Amino acid sequence: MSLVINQLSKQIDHRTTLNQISFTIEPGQIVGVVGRNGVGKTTLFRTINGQYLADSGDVSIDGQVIATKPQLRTQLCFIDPLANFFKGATIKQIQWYYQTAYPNFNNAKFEQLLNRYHLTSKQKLRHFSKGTFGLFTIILSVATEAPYLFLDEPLDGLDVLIRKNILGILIDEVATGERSIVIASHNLVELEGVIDRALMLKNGQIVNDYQLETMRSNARKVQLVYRDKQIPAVVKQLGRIVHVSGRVIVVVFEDFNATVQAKLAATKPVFQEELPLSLADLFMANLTDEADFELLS
Ligand SMILES: Nc1ncnc2c1ncn2[C@@H]1O[C@H](COP(=O)(O)OP(=O)(O)OP(=O)(O)O)[C@@H](O)[C@H]1O
Repeated sequence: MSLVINQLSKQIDHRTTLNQISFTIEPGQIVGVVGRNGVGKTTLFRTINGQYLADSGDVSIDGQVIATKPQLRTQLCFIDPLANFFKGATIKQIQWYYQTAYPNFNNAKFEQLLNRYHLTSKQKLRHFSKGTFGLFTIILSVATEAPYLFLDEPLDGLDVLIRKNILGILIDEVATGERSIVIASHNLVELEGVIDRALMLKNGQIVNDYQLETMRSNARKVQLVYRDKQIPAVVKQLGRIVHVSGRVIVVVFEDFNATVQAKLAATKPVFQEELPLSLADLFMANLTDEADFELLS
């Protein structure tokens, strides 16, 4: 069962925010939708989930277009963090509402997670801190048992402990291979160790679709030391220099194959060592536009 976003377009205030966006989400994936502030991540989620009407294009599950089969909406869950209409409600009232909307709502899971994080059914959302609200949103989303969850900046501004709790819940949820989670974020680094795939949103389009496992297996981060301070031209051509300190340089090679290794050996470094590669390193090697570096901060 896959979710297909097909040529989705949306104008807001006569500005094209989404321009014929297409991608497919397979079960068991955690996918990051990454882009700078204001690029249209929330608009994309709202349009996929039906809060905004698409100007053109459609969203389908297993070939069935959701707009023509409203019952398919229960396969998707997006709790808009800016929607304030539940703020005066108690957890119990929200549970009742979601049970009605989602036929497979899992009360046992919902209550077990509430207990685990010391939340009680009489609490009102408006009394929650930002972090508790974030955690509650995740608990509610996973309890819907919708196969496709959309989370908008779920980790933004949260402390380390709450982040860890949220990530633990999300990773458990995809472990069965049946659910998929799509996370919007303006910060790639906070998605380290979480996402399997990253879609980069820019100028209304998905400009890159990265499979991180493939990227990781092809890329290498290498520390090199040369006799003099001159960096060989071939190193600059083949890799992206991420750090220079005296005669020590650190380079990320996006596609580190035998040819690259041979060309590197020919530069005769006095020292060469492979370093652990982070998500930020991978993207440093790929983000060609200086303006995109904000995504790593
Ligand atoms: N309901 C609306 N009314 C007017 N403008 C809107 C509305 N929704 C989105 N926009 C505009 O569309 C553009 C994309 O906004 P959106 O919130 O989708 O971006 P984003 O990538 O989620 O940003 P952020 O990372 O800051 O949350 C922005 O210019 C925003 O001002």
